[in-house]
Amino acid sequence: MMGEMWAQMGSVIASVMFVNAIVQQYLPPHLRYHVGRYTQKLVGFVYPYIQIIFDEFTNDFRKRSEIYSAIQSYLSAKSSTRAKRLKAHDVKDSKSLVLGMDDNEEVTDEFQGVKLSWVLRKQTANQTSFSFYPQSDEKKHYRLTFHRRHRDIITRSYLHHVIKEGKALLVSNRQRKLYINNPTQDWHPYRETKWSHVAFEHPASFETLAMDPKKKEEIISDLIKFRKGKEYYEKIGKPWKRGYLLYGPPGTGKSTMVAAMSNFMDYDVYDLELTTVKDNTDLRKLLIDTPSKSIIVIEDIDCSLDLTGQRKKKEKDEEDKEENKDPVRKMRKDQENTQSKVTLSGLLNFIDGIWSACGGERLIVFTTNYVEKLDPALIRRGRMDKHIELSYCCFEAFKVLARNYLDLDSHELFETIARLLGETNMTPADVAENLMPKSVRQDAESCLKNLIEALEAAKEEARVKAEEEAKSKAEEEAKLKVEKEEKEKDLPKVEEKCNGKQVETGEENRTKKYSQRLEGFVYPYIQITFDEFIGERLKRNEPYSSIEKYLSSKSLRKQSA
Ligand SMILES: Nc1ncnc2c1ncn2[C@@H]1O[C@H](COP(=O)(O)OP(=O)(O)OP(=O)(O)O)[C@@H](O)[C@H]1O
Ligand SMILES: [Mg+2]
Repeated sequence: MMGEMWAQMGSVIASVMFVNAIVQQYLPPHLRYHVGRYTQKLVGFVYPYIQIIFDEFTNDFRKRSEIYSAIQSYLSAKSSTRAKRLKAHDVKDSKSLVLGMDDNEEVTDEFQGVKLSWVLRKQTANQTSFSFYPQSDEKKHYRLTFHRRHRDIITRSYLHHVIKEGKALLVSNRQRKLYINNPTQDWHPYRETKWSHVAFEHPASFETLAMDPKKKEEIISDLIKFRKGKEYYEKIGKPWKRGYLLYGPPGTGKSTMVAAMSNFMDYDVYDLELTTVKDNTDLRKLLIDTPSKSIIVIEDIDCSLDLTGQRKKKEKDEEDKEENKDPVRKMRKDQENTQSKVTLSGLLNFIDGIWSACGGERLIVFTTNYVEKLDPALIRRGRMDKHIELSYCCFEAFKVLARNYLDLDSHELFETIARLLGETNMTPADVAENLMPKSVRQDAESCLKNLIEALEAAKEEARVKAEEEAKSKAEEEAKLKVEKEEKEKDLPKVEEKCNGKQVETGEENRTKKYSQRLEGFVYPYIQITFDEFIGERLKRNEPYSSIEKYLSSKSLRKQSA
């Protein structure tokens, strides 16, 4: 009986669909609308189910829908026991597999006695042209189907329950990831291609980070305050984000600290490589594509932008000339130039423009070896809220490294090391390298002795270097002094002053003298000029008046004669 009934219903639906298709094709548009409405009513009468679609991407920026991700993780828990065709997703810590439903697979669920079904649908648009991305026009969505009499339960309670559980599962199953932005030219409009990722597996932590314990505590409490600060940031009207500037010489632990921050906060790391971002618009798109609970890192920021906000042109003029000879190199450079239009103002907007608030709960970290080279606008408080200097290894930092590398809390050689660390500069990277046993037989004491030797060598090297520098400085100064004296001997001093201004000295004076001599030779006359007025107050010159009188009397005599 039941089977017959379903068969009949199926044929009715098929007929309605067929008629609808004919109507859509041949009826004028205004009639089509009415026919469509009645067809839907009719279908609703024989097919009392409601469907809700959840698309993978929600908007023009191709941002992955968080609801879609929550549903995915909720259903992956259900599908591992109920679906027949499964897909293995990320592997968390290489220990457990996360299983999800395969494309076009159906999973049923039950909530407060209501039965419903989920299907993962994949649509692939027909490819009309050749593409390097054969899968690029894929669109996925989850389709939820339930009886219309359960509409209230589903829309009011069930969906809320799915999203809440899904999000909780997302957090517990999450394998933290390290992202890197793809070069802009590799982006595709219909795919998530802006960032690529690998599993984040850096083991650094604040316990293993060698630095002044007070400073470390300060950073940890700052991070904790940030993590709990949602309401606080809302209250003060600021986007929930914080900027850290890590600066210091190479090998002092800047990158290690980023990894420690990520492990401490349980945030993903987005390593932003500015040189492959075409322009400010693409920079903004990358920002929009980063979710909350993430750390956006720009390493060596001083190498990415110069002080005026334009990209550094490392190539010199000679190199330009060479490129003109080599067409392939020139082409590559041209391509690079078209990619490098991110400006300082674009970066400033990225950090704290209106768009920076999208997503919330994000840390932005810059690292640099040369903090003094950075534009003050880039690192002012509010943009880079906390400036952290990572410096050469101090004794406290050494103790952390000794504990990490040698399981030592104290030793009689510590005193010598403390003294030497105070007398010379050595990065934690170098200290760590010296402390690391080079063979299974090497014991802690010999590692400490290694370090002492290295510190003494570094101290000696620094002394020799300082001496050489002082010597070359003294030589340079002596050379300059001799040059100056020779110049002074050679060139006459400032000769005279006229109205408080210096006139003609040295070389200028000599040239003039020769030209005057030459002039005197071919033109043996002397001229004296008497100006009518002197100075700025335009007072008449007395000699001029006398000469005028004298000459006028002369000319009168001449006339009368
Ligand atoms: N403060 C530190 N604590 C523990 N290990 C450190 C520290 N600083 C450096 N190291 C060790 O030295 C190595 C290099 O450190 P890291 O890459 O963090 O330096 P950096 O400051 O980022 O250098 P660069 O400026 O060249 O990028 C790391 O692998 C780490 O093991
Ligand atoms: Mg680094």
